[in-house]
Amino acid sequence: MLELKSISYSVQESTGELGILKDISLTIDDHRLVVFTGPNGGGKTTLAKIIMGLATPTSGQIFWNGQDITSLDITSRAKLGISYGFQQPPRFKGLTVRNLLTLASGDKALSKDQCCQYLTKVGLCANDYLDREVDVSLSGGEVKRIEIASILARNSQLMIFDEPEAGIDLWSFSRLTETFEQIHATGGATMIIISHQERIISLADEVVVVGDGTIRHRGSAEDILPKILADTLSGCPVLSKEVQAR
Ligand SMILES: Nc1ncnc2c1ncn2[C@@H]1O[C@H](COP(=O)(O)OP(=O)(O)OP(=O)(O)O)[C@@H](O)[C@H]1O
Repeated sequence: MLELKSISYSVQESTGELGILKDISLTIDDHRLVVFTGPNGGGKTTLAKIIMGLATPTSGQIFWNGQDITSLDITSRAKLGISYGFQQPPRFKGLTVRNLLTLASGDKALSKDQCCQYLTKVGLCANDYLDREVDVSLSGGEVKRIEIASILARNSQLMIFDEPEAGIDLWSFSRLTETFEQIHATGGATMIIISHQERIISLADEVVVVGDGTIRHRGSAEDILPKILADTLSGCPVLSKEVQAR
């Protein structure tokens, strides 16, 4: 179980302190699929980075399976079974896709078949990619899918995906959503997926709308989708009037 207790995060700007996350408390039970969504700049990625240990909260505590992990670094959290897929994944010159999957799985003897299984889950063919380097020669969508495959290979207890849909074509996106559904249906990892995609939001047990550094709404996809729409319209008076006039 993941517990966030009164998490705040602020940065020092020339004009003073800027609050990015404001007193966020949230509990996520095991095997749940939770989607963080909300407006750009609302604080979703910052919250995910705080869970992974890539950013340190200004105040508040994070508990993972009852253990206070607030002061643990990213490596220690990875060892405890937490993994994170970046919105814009890093590239690793000199490292092949097979090397990356082998490292991620922790199994030095990871077979081609196993690599193929992970790559298929993200819509890639092992024959085309296993010996490619994870460098700038890969497209944005390819590197994104390879990173997601490496998270699947890690087989973590908590998987955090930051906008997995970004830059991914429709066919691969469809394969990816099936993969998330499968992991969820088989009681696999707890998943936090940051997404703006209705299809992914609809898979969630719980949707958390993060806006302006706070949790604006929480609930089922059914309950939350109309609220998102209302929020969107209220931000644009012209559009609201037009819609009301229909
Ligand atoms: N180190 C920092 N210094 C200044 N501002 C920051 C810093 N880190 C984050 N921010 C700001 O905090 C806000 C939240 O950023 P964050 O990336 O968490 O948003 P997000 O909800 O993930 O957005 P998006 O949907 O666009 O990915 C943004 O306005 C961002 O510019």
